[in-house]
Amino acid sequence: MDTVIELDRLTKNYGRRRGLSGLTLDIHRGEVFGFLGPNGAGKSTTIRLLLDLIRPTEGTARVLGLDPHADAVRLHRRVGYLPGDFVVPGRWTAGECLEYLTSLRGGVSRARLTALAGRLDLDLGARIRSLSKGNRQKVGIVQAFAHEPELLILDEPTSGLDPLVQQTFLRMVTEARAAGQTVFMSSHIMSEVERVADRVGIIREGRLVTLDTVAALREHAVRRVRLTFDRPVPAEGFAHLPGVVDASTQGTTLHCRVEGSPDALLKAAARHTVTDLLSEEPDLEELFFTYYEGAENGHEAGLTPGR
Ligand SMILES: Nc1ncnc2c1ncn2[C@@H]1O[C@H](COP(=O)(O)OP(=O)(O)OP(=O)(O)O)[C@@H](O)[C@H]1O
Repeated sequence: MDTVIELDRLTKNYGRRRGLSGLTLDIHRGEVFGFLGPNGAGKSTTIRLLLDLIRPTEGTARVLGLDPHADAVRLHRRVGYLPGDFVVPGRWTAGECLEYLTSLRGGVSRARLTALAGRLDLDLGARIRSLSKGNRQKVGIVQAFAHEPELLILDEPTSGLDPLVQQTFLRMVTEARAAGQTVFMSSHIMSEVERVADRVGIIREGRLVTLDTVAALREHAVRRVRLTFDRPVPAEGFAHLPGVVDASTQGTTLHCRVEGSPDALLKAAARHTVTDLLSEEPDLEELFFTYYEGAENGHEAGLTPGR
């Protein structure tokens, strides 16, 4: 498998403050990788290290087979980067700004810029200083995507975007993957990442706490299930089944949560007459919060090996 980003025990300390601790991670060509974590977890630190905007205290990073420090110019030409704090001069129009930024990477056609701006509903004639935060973010997105880079590194790309534009952005990410581009995007919102990402890494306090495919995370996530029977059933018959948590009954209805396979629950339910069944989508957000809570309770969540 072709590795586009290769991190080996990458570490960054800011004086005595820890930014990132021993991150080892491979990102494969053509995947969308969602890098999730709460505020201050180390997402931006990682991204800045990838592009040599800051230097590691220890460990190494290789991006597109290049050393981010020694090959910075070559690397930046091949990457589309959206910084978390995208800032451009306020007196420029969005169009002038985009022409300048894309010219640094060899330039793109005006038609390409117009098409991307149109998709995101961005007025290229508007001065940057007159734009809202969300509209400025669109400028950042256009400049990252414009030259169809083989690798997109996007730091909190949906920050400030309204829900409709968020949808458009997520479609752009899916299209980029279909075109063979690799996307590394950070976020603190699981629901948006799970819709586009192949794999997700969750980082907390500078450490990677889980790394897995979205499909596998979904398999292990908790889903709420409601089963209705033709007559009341005892909750005890379900409470101790593998994967079943918080089983309770209300009249003829059983409510519970299921972690992983619902097989044991279904087999137990089949001993009765089932009149209705509701199984909600597994809630990855809930899974994400267990890692957040892990931080608050001061214990480590288990690291699932990547695949
Ligand atoms: N220049 C700096 N000097 C000192 N400490 C820093 C610096 N940059 C980041 N840090 C610290 O490093 C840790 C990781 O910060 P980082 O910005 O990488 O987190 P993040 O996951 O991107 O958070 P957010 O979602 O808030 O942007 C934080 O504790 C932060 O305070």
